[in-house]
Amino acid sequence: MGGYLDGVLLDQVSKRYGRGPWVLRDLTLEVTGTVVLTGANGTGKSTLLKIAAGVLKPSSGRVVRPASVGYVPERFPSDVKMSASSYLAHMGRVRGAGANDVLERLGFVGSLSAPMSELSKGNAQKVALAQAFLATDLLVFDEPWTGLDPEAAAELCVMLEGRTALVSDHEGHLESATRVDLAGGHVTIELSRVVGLDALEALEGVQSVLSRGSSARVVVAPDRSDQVLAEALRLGCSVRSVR
Ligand SMILES: Nc1ncnc2c1ncn2[C@@H]1O[C@H](COP(=O)(O)OP(=O)(O)OP(=O)(O)O)[C@@H](O)[C@H]1O
Repeated sequence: MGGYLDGVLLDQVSKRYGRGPWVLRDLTLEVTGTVVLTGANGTGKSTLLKIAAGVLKPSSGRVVRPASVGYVPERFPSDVKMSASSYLAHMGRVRGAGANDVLERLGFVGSLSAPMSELSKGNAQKVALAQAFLATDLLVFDEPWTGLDPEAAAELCVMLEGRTALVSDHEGHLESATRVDLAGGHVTIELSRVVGLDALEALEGVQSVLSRGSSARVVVAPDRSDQVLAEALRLGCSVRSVR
């Protein structure tokens, strides 16, 4: 279980709502650094982010996350009567952190003392971000650029640099981050007698590598699975299954 204190590990996570169709199926993903989630509407990005943040339980599978997780939901509740200053002071106490400069950096110009339900969409989003940035280990952001003006949007990109974060991003704000495309699906390759773990991790199309002893589970984009398999064999690994 160790080794994920700063990031999050989703291990064979599946999710369906009630008896509905499977939204996520056997998804394994390890987040260290910044990972951007992409995929068409309805492919399960928000569902995955809620599971990573711990606000939704998976139907099956395992999630290992650090203690301090900051979450920005797709829609910040619009009916909150509390003022932004009271809310952020409360969240600061919960987090054991002092006031932060996020609102200022994002150019918040709304009223700190009025009910948050009266804030503009963009200013409410800045409050949502301010509470989430109080977290120290992992950031889970669902379309965090929603409603932000261009200056704030650019500043948010800077603020995410060097953080461990799982972020959905329709508009391509974080061009250099690792991308995981939910619509594209994935292929899971189980290996034994694993050698050259670093070389496998570095291969194009590899989304995550979960190693246990001399075995490893490698999750790969479907269009790169043949190349990854060939490289694993070339390195001397044994392939136990591909699915
Ligand atoms: N609370 C819920 N109850 C039932 N079905 C749900 C619920 N939340 C999401 N779904 C279904 O799960 C699927 C994935 O939804 P989700 O919101 O995770 O997708 P998304 O990729 O974030 O979509 P978008 O890009 O439109 O925000 C959809 O078919 C949706 O209807």
